[in-house]
Amino acid sequence: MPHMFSDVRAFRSDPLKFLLERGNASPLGLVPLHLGPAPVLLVNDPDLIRPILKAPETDVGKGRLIKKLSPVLGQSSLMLHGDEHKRRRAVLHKHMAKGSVEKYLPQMCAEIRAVGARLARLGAFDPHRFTATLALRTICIAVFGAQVISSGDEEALVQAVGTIEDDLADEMFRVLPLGPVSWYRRRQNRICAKLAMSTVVQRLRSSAGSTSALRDLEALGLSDRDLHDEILTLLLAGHHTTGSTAAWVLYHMAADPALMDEIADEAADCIGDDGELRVDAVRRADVSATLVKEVCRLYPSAWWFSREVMQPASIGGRDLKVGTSLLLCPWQLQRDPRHFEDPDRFLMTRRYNTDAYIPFGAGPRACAGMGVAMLELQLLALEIAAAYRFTAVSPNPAPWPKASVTLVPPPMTIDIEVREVRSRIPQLGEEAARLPYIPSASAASISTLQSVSQ
Ligand code: HEM
Repeated sequence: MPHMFSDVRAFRSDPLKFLLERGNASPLGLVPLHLGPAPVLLVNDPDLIRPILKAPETDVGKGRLIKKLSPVLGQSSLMLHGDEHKRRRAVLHKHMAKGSVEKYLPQMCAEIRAVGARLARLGAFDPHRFTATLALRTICIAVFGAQVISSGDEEALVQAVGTIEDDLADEMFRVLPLGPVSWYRRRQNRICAKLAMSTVVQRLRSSAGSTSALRDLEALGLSDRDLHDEILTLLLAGHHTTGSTAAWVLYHMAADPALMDEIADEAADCIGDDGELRVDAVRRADVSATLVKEVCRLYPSAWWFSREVMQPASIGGRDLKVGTSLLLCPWQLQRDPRHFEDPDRFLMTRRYNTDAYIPFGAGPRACAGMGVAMLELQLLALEIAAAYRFTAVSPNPAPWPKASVTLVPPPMTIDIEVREVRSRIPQLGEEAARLPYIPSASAASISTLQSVSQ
């Protein structure tokens, strides 16, 4: 009979390996994990996912874990429930759902091109060093409107969000309470970081677009504090999640040059007469969309999340006590051979219409920023493949991710060179074949030209 802590050592030494092995080796259902006095069950049966995630929050709620985060995140849509949660979600949905966020496509592309220019100048780069900041800037576009954050404010935000993320990571995995000195130091750091972030947000507020998400959040009558907590939550929820996934997107293009060429062709087909990607064509761009879906399957950056039983319930044939934690682990489900054949292989021919595929969760608490993230990742693939070629990648084969709050890519290096103009790009004559492909005459493109010619 295993004792209540018998899985702690294996879990702590390699949680990804532990959850994968335990979930894949157990019959489908609720798998008991012995991680402490409170009962924890890993949900490895896709048929139980939706009943759990769609249950009323009074029966199965976010529970203890989310309460741990409230000193950091305050009263934001991640923490709230009931009518106030619905009001906030409605605003986020209006601005961040797939169809709505497309209005920012030109700005998102310009941000990506600016990153591409920097990478080309370096010649070789570690993707995660650039993609996390790109994700932060994209969220600013989605929240404040088309305006671009200054580099000084960006740096301040990156530092502040980084401090709070470290704090959150420690809070989530902490078993024993902090000592008084560490607790005090932690609190002071957090206060400073939140203050720095509030200063930047206040500045961005004064110039945010009149139809931006920020204006609609203001119209809900939130206090400054609640509004800033809401924005901090969006920055935290979307920063390393999208940033890590974006690094894997670049990695898999680098590991498969034929795929990258195919996406370059797809990008050429999506470009309008003005040299910009066209929204309607991007919606039909299957290769880049499939790349993003497959990367989200192999490396679901929110690799686990949980629920807690709030009322005695019967789920999966078991009677569950109040306080039981249900662990939902996209990392395990999406690498279980019962749901995906040859699950560790990167394959572009899969189908994702199964309840075992939940990189963005499901039900009323599914990711509010999925539209932003999916569009950003697809545009990243299209814009970068259109303008550049990756000539080498290491390590290869793909390394094992590191388990933190998100699934962090380990250090990797990609060599990059400018791609020559491809024949399918409209309006460019023969003589253009000697030039790198520049998608549009925006400031970012000009900086691409300048940097590659230096
Ligand atoms: C690849 C990138 C992303 C992944 C994999 C991801 C994944 C997830 C998952 C699995 C959840 C549900 C957690 C649960 O049910 O407990 C979630 C919730 C959430 N995500 Fe994301 N996310 C990503 C990007 C973003 C972005 C870009 C934003 C904001 C701009 C965002 C904002 C949120 C918010 C606000 C919630 C809470 C929703 C609620 O409780 O109503 N996420 N995310």
